[in-house]
Amino acid sequence: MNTPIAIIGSGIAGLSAATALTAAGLHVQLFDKGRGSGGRMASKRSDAGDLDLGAQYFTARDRHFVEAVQQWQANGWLAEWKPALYQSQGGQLSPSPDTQLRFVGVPRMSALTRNLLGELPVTFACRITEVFHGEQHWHLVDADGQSHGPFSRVIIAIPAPQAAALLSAAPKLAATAASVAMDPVWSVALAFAKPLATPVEGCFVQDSPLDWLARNRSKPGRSASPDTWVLHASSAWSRQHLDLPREAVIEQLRCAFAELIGCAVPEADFSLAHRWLYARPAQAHQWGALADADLGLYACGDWCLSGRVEGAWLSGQEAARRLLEHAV
Ligand SMILES: Cc1cc2nc3c(=O)[nH]c(=O)nc-3n(C[C@H](O)[C@H](O)[C@H](O)COP(=O)(O)OP(=O)(O)OC[C@H]3O[C@@H](n4cnc5c(N)ncnc54)[C@H](O)[C@@H]3O)c2cc1C
Ligand SMILES: NC(=O)C1=CC=CN([C@@H]2O[C@H](COP(=O)(O)OP(=O)(O)OC[C@H]3O[C@@H](n4cnc5c(N)ncnc54)[C@H](O)[C@@H]3O)[C@@H](O)[C@H]2O)C1
Repeated sequence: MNTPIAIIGSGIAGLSAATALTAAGLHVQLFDKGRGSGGRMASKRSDAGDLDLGAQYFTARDRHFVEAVQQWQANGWLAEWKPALYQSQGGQLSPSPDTQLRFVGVPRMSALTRNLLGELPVTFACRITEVFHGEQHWHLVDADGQSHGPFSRVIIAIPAPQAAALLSAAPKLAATAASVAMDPVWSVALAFAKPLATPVEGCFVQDSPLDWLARNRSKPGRSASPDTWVLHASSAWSRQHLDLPREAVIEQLRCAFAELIGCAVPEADFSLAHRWLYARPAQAHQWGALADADLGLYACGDWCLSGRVEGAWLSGQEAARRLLEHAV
């Protein structure tokens, strides 16, 4: 087991597996096509400050995840977010407080995955296109045709449709991953130099192109100015408008926001749109992780459990557990 384990994807699932395997004394090597870690928990640096365009917050229900969250909170990587919560139904905005604990990375969502990554070896800007087994070991090929390896095992921790393409060495796992539908989400950020005159800090939305909106400055550790909002379109709207130009997406979602927020919404001083093609699995599963332990090939991610941060972390733990179980 001196030969390292390759982990493709440095989102929360890949990092969960990486930290568990490292804690067990194994060597890992991470690869990510992005320029940084975090995947759908990444935050974008912009002229309006850091923006959480993907995961907005997360909850913790599983006992093991609760323990991990408590540790991360003690490390100062996370804080509780207590927004003034609203809901909008049929165009009616109303307060919707609850007692649910919600957490965010501080000072930005990506702080959690950056801290979990720590000094672990990672190769960024490296899109893996092929995973194959040679005579003895696993090898990876990236989009530039460069080979990486040898590796004793491979964990694929990327969204299901992308994972399916890398799982050809294990056709059953590939077929399972290919059966998972993932829904898209358009995410828009709007920043206003003058704060909007509303008490809303987070809102669950129905009967609108939007399904969620959040006020960035209500999250701990964020700067108060400008007044930046993140809007998420529903998956249905996002699918219907998948190829709409970014400017049109921004304008349509800005109008939907202005209609429901109940105060004057001027032209934004800054705006951007990001399309998440594989934002969330269309339904939850109970797989934990996918494994062909004899081959040494594993797959994990939110799509193996629930389409949430908690599900992704638990899936990474399960992939590591199954690998370790077979390694001893
Ligand atoms: C808009 C949006 C809002 C959300 N809101 C919430 C929320 O409020 N609460 C919540 O709990 N969850 C939320 N989620 C879901 C949550 O973000 C995900 O469940 C979780 O982050 C998934 O983690 P993951 O590690 O499984 O996958 P990802 O985060 O997608 O990580 C996969 C990584 O693999 C990399 N990768 C992909 N293909 C390759 C390849 N071929 N080679 C190399 N690297 C590759 C990617 O760059 C990425 O970094 C939201 C998601 C989105 C998109
Ligand atoms: N937009 C996307 O692409 C998403 C992809 C994946 C998950 N997404 C959202 O994440 C949150 C997290 O879900 P959760 O951890 O179960 O959180 P929750 O706060 O318990 O919300 C779940 C669901 O319940 C409804 N709801 C909860 N609290 C309230 C409230 N006070 N008032 C009204 N409605 C409430 C609401 O429908 C929540 O969605 C979750 O939002 C996923 O949609 C986004």
